[in-house]
Amino acid sequence: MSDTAAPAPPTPASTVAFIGGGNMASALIGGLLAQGMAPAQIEVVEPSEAARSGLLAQFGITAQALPGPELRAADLVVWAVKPQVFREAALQARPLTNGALHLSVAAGIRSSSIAQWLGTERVVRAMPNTPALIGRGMSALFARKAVDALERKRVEQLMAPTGETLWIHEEPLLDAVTALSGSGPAYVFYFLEAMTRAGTSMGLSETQAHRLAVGTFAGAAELARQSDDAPDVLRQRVTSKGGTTHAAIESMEHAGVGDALVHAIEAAQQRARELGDEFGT
Ligand SMILES: NC(=O)C1=CN([C@@H]2O[C@H](COP(=O)(O)OP(=O)(O)OC[C@H]3O[C@@H](n4cnc5c(N)ncnc54)[C@H](OP(=O)(O)O)[C@@H]3O)[C@@H](O)[C@H]2O)C=CC1
Ligand SMILES: O=C(O)[C@@H]1CCC=N1
Repeated sequence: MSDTAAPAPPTPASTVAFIGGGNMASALIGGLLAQGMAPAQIEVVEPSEAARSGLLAQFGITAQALPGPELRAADLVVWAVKPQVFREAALQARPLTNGALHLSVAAGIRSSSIAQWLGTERVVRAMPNTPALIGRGMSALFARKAVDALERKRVEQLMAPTGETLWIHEEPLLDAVTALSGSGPAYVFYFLEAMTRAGTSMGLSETQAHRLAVGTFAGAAELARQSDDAPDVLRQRVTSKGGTTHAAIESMEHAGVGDALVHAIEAAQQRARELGDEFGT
């Protein structure tokens, strides 16, 4: 990997193309527009008419139903399609994306498959999560060897408005990232649902329970982020001897909640591997 590129800071892509214009593409597009990119510099291929209308209404972007010659202008192509359709979409767009740097957010699909389908080694994979929509995402990035330092910067720049990024150097770990932080918001929402349900069953209104649960999650997560202490230490500070928290933690330990969560995340990792096997080359 060389750092000998031009001293000037990296410039934004002249045109960025998105293949797939759903949830993840929208999060990234919102960030690019916030960075000052013009809607005319963003091409989107999106077969769903409803999604195309949404992109026009939300961002002023006219998406195309099929890949066309407009893609040739893109020097960065973002692949935001489901793993199941990636291969087909790649083979369709390949003749139009020669020379571009490629960034995939698809779960499981390995960069070797992508490189083979697109006929280029200039492939980066990202695993973002949905808080990217509000600039609070957590993404991991992995680049194939042929991707140079300037191209890595380009990807970092694209991802920057979505939140934090972290490079990893062993691609298989992206499946762990997918299981932990890619799917992770769903685990948090699952806990929020259960906490809200508990609140209403104890007599609080839905609104009160939701507000208390969300405020607690947000505050505790921020405390964990800012604190030098590990989560178990922070937890012990909440847990008075013979008190209420102790009763709750004992109950969760007895029910195997922590172990169940670990197994669940391992199941997600396994599914990411399977997606790579089933839908990769
Ligand atoms: N959602 C999440 O939390 C995360 C998702 N990801 C990854 O991001 C990728 C996209 O997920 P997400 O945005 O949630 O999915 P969405 O379903 O919201 O978006 C994918 C879009 O791609 C469209 N599409 C289907 N076939 C093609 C094609 N051949 N060419 C162009 N577009 C096509 C779909 O249309 P239609 O609906 O008509 O099929 C759909 O609108 C996935 O690979 C997923 O693994 C990664 C991290 C987190
Ligand atoms: O559920 C999925 O497969 C995608 C990948 C990570 C989050 N959503």
